[in-house]
Amino acid sequence: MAPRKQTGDDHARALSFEVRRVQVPFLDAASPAVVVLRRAVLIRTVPERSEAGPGAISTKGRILTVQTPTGRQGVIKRYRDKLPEIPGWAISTLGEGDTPLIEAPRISARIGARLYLKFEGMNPTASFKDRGMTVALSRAVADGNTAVICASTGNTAAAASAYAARAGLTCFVVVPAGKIALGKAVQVLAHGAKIVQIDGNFDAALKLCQRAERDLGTVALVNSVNPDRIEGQKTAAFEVAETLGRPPDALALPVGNAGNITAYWKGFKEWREAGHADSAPRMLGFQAEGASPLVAGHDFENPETVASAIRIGAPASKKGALGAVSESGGLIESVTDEEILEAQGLLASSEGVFCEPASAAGVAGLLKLAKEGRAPEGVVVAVLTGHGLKDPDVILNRTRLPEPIPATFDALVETMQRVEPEAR
Ligand SMILES: Cc1ncc(COP(=O)(O)O)c(C=O)c1O
Ligand SMILES: N[C@@H](CCOP(=O)(O)O)C(=O)O
Repeated sequence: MAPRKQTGDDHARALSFEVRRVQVPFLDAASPAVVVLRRAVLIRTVPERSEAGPGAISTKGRILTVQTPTGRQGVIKRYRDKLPEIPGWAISTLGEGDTPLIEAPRISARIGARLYLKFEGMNPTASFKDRGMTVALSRAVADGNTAVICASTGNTAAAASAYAARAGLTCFVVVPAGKIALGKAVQVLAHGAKIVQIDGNFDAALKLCQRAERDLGTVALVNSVNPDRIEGQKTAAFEVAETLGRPPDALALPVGNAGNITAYWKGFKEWREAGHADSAPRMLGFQAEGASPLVAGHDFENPETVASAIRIGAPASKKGALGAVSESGGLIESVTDEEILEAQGLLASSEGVFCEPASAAGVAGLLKLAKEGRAPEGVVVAVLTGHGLKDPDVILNRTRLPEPIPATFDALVETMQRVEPEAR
């Protein structure tokens, strides 16, 4: 029998690419066009089934799948059987999830446990919010919404803006005036969301947005009080358990509005209930001292911390967080701003991982527990929730670039020797 002619799909398979159909709205259904993908793999475009009938190209122009060598297909497709049903045409993804779990040998030595860092700064908008936002925005599209709204200390706003742009929806973000980190504000502006600054804190902004959803009825709220956000964010727990081959003994993370600790615990419980594991980690949540309502047992009217992302005085998912801690035999404690910045510096300088201040609260908490002889044992994961580049001011406030030197070799050597006398 004559050998079958090789197709683009065969080439893709040979290179271990996932073969998926790509729909390109600007191409005619009959076009024999090819799409050039990253790493020079060619895949034919084929019409995808749409509501308009089999073989027709969707006129909605929404289906833009993400193509990568492996994984990174987005959490909705990756964990389809563990997430709420969303029709394919409504999925708005940027290839979120599948973030690295990085071993941290130097901090492990200080803590006395084997520490891994789940670096959520590697998501498309550089924070864990993308996992939940893909589900919330896709659902908003499926439900026929044309606008979304959120309150934010910055990261939710950045993620909502990006996923709304992707989905073609209008996005309103309500933020405390002058209080969100520079990188996050820039993201919102770049994605073209409507930014509303209020003379009030995050908690006031969230109340306003909840009322907007309730009273206006035309705009979907995409904060973590929306259960779709929690569903998406729980996928990080699945990834941790899959990568390690089992759930860790403990998981440390920062706590602000408390959606993420709620989501991780839901994920680990579902993983165990599905029979993939027979254990679940102790959940160790850490709040910034000046914004630690769950530790103090009462809301904070004026929360204050250098970690602007977790400057929250009345966490919406208080019940979920306290449930996670008590059911898992974990704890929720506070760390000072100094401890947070020290942990941020240590992560960047000794492990090479640059996260934003709030993201370092989990590691700050582990270091504090170790100093007090209470560190968890075994395999421990610290979730680094967002990338350090989001908040450049925190670093620039502590250090600055040196004065320029003459552009000569002598000046270079002299400068190097001043820094490191051994340098030649
Ligand atoms: C970078 C970062 N880390 C941690 C948190 C806390 O997450 P959660 O509000 O889900 O507790 C947030 C947002 O609140 C955040 O933006
Ligand atoms: N840190 C958050 C606060 C809002 O949290 P959410 O998860 O309830 O949307 C932010 O980035 O705005």
